[in-house]
Amino acid sequence: MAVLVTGGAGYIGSHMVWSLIDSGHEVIVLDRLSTGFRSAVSPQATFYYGDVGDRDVLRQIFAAHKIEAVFHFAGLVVVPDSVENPLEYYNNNTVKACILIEEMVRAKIGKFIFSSTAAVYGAPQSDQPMRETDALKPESPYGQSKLMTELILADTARAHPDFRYVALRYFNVAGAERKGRTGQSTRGATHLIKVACETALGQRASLHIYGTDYPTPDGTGVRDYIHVDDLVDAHAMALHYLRAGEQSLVANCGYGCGASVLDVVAAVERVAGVTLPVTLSGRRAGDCASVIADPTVARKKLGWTAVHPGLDSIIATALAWERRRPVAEVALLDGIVPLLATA
Ligand SMILES: NC(=O)c1ccc[n+]([C@@H]2O[C@H](COP(=O)([O-])OP(=O)(O)OC[C@H]3O[C@@H](n4cnc5c(N)ncnc54)[C@H](O)[C@@H]3O)[C@@H](O)[C@H]2O)c1
Ligand SMILES: O=c1ccn([C@@H]2O[C@H](COP(=O)(O)OP(=O)(O)O[C@H]3O[C@H](CO)[C@H](O)[C@H](O)[C@H]3O)[C@@H](O)[C@H]2O)c(=O)[nH]1
Repeated sequence: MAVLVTGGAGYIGSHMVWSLIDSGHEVIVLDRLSTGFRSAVSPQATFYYGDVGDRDVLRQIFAAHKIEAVFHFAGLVVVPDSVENPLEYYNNNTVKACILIEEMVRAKIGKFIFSSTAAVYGAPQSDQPMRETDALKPESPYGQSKLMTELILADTARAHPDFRYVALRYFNVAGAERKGRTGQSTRGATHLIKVACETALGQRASLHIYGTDYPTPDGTGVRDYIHVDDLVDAHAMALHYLRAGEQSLVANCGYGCGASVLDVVAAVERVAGVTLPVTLSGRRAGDCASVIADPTVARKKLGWTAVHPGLDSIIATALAWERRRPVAEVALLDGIVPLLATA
């Protein structure tokens, strides 16, 4: 049996692929390389260049491989971009997810692990941290697009008992694989830790701090940053959970503690040994003041615990990846790593 990883050429998906390969899985990747990189995909995976909303490609993959489970990472991820381009987000994150789910039901593939997000909660209605049972009031089209997919999953699982899923609501994912084989290569990245690391290495002139008047201890936005390796472990545990015959589940993936933008700046300065040039800017569209996870459900139901908590550990791996990324790109140009999509 094989597993399909959509978006396996992207940041988190490429980490998942390596982890699945390490644990002996046959891995199939489907990615249209809109933000991902062919070079990020383990050479041991079978790569399909295509769109997750393309029924012909899905049927071809499901016919060619005996797929046991689908990890669905393919999606658009930038909150402010979703405010500008809502239809693109609803189309890619909701409509195409619906097509994938429909094709899975048709092909009798019954295990689905979904990349959901803390953005489904919106601004906290009560005290932090966020629990899965809290009100769902997304503040951005991005959050709405993911919430709608969660609703589609719940209804599908109700109607088709052989279809079960785990929706993992990621909080802020950062860092790079500790083994150093992959990391975040996103062009024009907007995620704070990546941008801060690029600034520390002189690749950007300055880090903009978006909003200093939030109702948080230091006025800047607070988030629950989680190491990508820990997040990937949660996915592996979700697959075990579904294999054990358990019921569909929605679970937060975060550490349960928050760091402000200024905390991140201080940590990058500490780990990189430089002073970051910063620019104080206004709030960014769609942003919430503070988002922190209650990870109890993931711990109790999946047996998931964090192995790499702490900002410094996250930032050290992110910086290490940023430093070696140009070398990896030169290796690509030399043809050491396959560059072109197979189709
Ligand atoms: N990075 C985070 O902090 C974060 C937080 C919460 C949720 N998520 C979710 O995790 C998933 C992965 O995020 P990421 O940070 O790795 O982003 P990413 O942009 O690095 O990866 C997404 C991958 O999906 C591919 N893709 C996009 N649309 C596609 C389509 N229609 N067909 C085929 N391939 C397609 C892209 O080419 C890319 O390789 C997304 O669904 C995102 O919403 C990410
Ligand atoms: O250059 C930057 C980038 C970000 N920020 C601030 O840093 C915090 C984190 O911003 P990110 O862009 O890193 O991440 P978001 O919180 O906007 O969004 C991320 O986390 C969300 C859940 O909290 C969703 O999961 C989403 O997919 C994912 O991109 C926010 O307060 C933001 O305003 C800055 O000050 N400067």
